[in-house]
Amino acid sequence: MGAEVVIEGLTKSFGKQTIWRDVTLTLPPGEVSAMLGPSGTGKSVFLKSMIGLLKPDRGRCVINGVDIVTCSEHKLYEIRKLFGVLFQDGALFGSMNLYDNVAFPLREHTKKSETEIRRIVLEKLEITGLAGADKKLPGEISGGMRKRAGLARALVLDPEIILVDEPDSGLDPVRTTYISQLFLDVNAQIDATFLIVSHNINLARTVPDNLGMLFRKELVMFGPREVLLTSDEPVVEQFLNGRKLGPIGMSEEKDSAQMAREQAEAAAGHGDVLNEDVRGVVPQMQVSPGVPERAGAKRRMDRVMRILHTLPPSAQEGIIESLTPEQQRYYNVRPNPGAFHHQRGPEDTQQLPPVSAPGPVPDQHQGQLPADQVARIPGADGRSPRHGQGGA
Ligand SMILES: Nc1ncnc2c1ncn2[C@@H]1O[C@H](COP(=O)(O)OP(=O)(O)OP(=O)(O)O)[C@@H](O)[C@H]1O
Repeated sequence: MGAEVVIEGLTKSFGKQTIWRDVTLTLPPGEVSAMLGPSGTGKSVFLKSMIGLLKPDRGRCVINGVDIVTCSEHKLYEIRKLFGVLFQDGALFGSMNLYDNVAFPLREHTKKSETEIRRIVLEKLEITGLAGADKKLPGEISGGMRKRAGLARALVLDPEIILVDEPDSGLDPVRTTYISQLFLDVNAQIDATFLIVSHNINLARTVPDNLGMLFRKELVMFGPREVLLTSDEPVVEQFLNGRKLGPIGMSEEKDSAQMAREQAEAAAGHGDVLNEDVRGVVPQMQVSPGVPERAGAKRRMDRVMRILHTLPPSAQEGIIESLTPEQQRYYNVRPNPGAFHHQRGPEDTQQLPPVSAPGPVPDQHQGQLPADQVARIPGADGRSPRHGQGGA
């Protein structure tokens, strides 16, 4: 299973410019999470801080018990081996063919024989749909193939955490869907923890298990996908609908005069052309036929059902409605618009760790759930139902 990443109070500035402050969230092991945010909000800086390429000013980023913000260079070097990183353009060496690009980390960081390296490289090229392209130079292949080659290279050291920076940049929507499918299929095969940084609304709505958003130097929210997809937080709603109307402007922040002007224009019929509200929980992309079920998705479902009572009512409804009837019976929940009924029976008590009684539902789920709720996933007992289409 992939590693858990626990981030607490992380803050990063360049000189006097604060990029983001007090970011607190947990990437659950083996789940796929995505971080959204308008351009320039510091998503790439966040990824670089997670692997220690940039040093945060304060806060913690704990992986396998090591805080990479304060650990020694030696420890950081060891922790970095857990990461596979897919940069926007694949970051391939232009003068090396794909085989040598993918083999590079193995030659640099391991003492494996060329025979063993060949086996691994060809396997990763196969997984990423590049079998037979090993002799090609990066300049001879499409942008989508370059990204897949970058992913193949990110996989060779058996990473526990995979970071992906804007996978859709330079790709058409169809190729973006293909690479997204590849992430889920790879996640199913190696159970690594994924964090994808993107502005792509379609990817955000259909691919990750968990979604977060950075805006105005803060983490607006982080939590199960259903929380952001049903949120009425203005910045989240505006972003997921790609609207002009809302707090996000041409530059990072809008002033109140511009907001008022745009609201008046919208009232006069000069608003966004595409103003259909796409709020709601759409089915999540599933793994390709023949690929094993995602262990991370199964663990996530147990985890989300344990914290269900802490989520906003609209997210609770979205989650329950996306369960199959079999799953609803298993978790002892039933769809009932406007109300939440989670009747925990003795059977549940044996399967799941004790949780506090349902209390007041917070307005926002800000990724600050107690770590024991977010992170401790119950072991598979072999009794869970299979995931249906769109399962939580
Ligand atoms: N090494 C650096 N030194 C100084 N400022 C930097 C450095 N790296 C990034 N920044 C600044 O940090 C801010 C956030 O940049 P970043 O690239 O992380 O944004 P982003 O959210 O990934 O944007 P985009 O979606 O457009 O890629 C920008 O203002 C950028 O100029």
